[in-house]
Amino acid sequence: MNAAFSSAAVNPNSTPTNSVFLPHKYSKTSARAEAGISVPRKRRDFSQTQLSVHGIPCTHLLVHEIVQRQSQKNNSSTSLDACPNPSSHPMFLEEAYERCKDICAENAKTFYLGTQLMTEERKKAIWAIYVWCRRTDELVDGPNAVHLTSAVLDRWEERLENIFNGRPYDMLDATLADTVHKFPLDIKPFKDMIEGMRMDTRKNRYANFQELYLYCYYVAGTVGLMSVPVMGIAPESSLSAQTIYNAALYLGIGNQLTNILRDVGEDASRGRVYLPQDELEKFGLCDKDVFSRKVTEGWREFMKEQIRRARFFFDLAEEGANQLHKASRWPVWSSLMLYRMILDSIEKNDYDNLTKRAYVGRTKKLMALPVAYAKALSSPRTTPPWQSC
Ligand SMILES: CC(C)=CCC/C(C)=C/CC/C(C)=C/CC/C(C)=C/[C@@H]1[C@@H](COP(=O)(O)OP(=O)(O)O)[C@]1(C)CC/C=C(\C)CC/C=C(\C)CCC=C(C)C
Ligand SMILES: [Mn+2]
Repeated sequence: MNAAFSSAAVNPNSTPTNSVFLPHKYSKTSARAEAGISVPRKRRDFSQTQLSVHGIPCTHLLVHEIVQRQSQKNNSSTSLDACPNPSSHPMFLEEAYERCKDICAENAKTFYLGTQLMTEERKKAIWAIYVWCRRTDELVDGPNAVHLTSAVLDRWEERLENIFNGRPYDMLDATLADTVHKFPLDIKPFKDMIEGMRMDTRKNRYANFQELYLYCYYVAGTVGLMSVPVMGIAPESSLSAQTIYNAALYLGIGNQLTNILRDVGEDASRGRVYLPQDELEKFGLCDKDVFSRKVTEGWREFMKEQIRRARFFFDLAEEGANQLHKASRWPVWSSLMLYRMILDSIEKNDYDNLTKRAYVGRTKKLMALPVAYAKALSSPRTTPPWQSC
């Protein structure tokens, strides 16, 4: 845990120069309190508002640093023609990207469908990132996870560095090497995801939401940070890049919190409880209640709070979705809406996520797609939310 905290991107001891933005619209006391999140009430300066959980500044994520490094890359004079990617034999790369496409299509149908409206270069890049994330997760959760040692993760990190230095190890790594060559991606979110996997191997209880949030940032918030440089920010957007990156990060957090709530029963059978221990206690619950799989009134009330918090993060993410490049908005809205529907499904199961797995049927999923599309059509806000009310 301490090693995890020492990461430069998530360092609670660093000066919170970045401030995680919370739109005024969401600063209603009830919503914040229910989500266990507080924001200084009188501050209206968007850039000064800091998110905190239970009074503790919860994200000292130096998203700011990542944004800066990525925009520097964006503005750099290196042109693709002037500096061809050394690992890129066109035929070889085409085949490798095809493989990424198949992996994405097989394992993440919604993400895959969402990429269909994106430009050729962007969709290939998202598939490459998807595959790298999936492979990273497989190290901890896949069939060979029993053989996982810290050396394996160290080696995976070394391979990542080689990818960023243009020296990929295999054909799938080559697609990511090509992607980081074409888009202004920073290595930090990728390294942080590996750190999240390390955390998962060392830790199976989370004392409070702050600890859980950190885990969610590592394994999912990072995906948002990796995706924005590929998806692109709308040229007409008037929000700061950092605000948009924060929204992307919140989508990852909301997704992961939802994953966790859906999988409570399944995780319990592996001896894992990804729920804040202090909040369980507040509802008179403990690990034993999770393992006994009895859905009591206390459990239902506890779950209501957890669901409310996940929805809160989706609401925050919504602010950023239409700030992305037009062609990238639909996949983001689709994933946001479909994940939200998992929360609805937990409610429909009367909060039984101990013996049942929340499921969203195919028809419901299909019906959400045109709605997501319509949402993606609206123009990005030109005035920040706190000025429009
Ligand atoms: C401004 C704004 C709102 C921008 C949007 C930015 C954006 C595209 C954010 C995407 C966020 C996202 C999809 C996060 C994924 C979170 C996730 C599901 C993480 C999973 C971690 C581990 O969980 P666990 O082990 O509990 O779960 P499993 O049982 O194993 O499923 C992950 C598995 C980590 C690995 C993540 C992936 C494999 C997904 C990577 C996805 C992409 C790169 C595609 C994102 C793009 C689209 C089209 C939405
Ligand atoms: Mn996993």
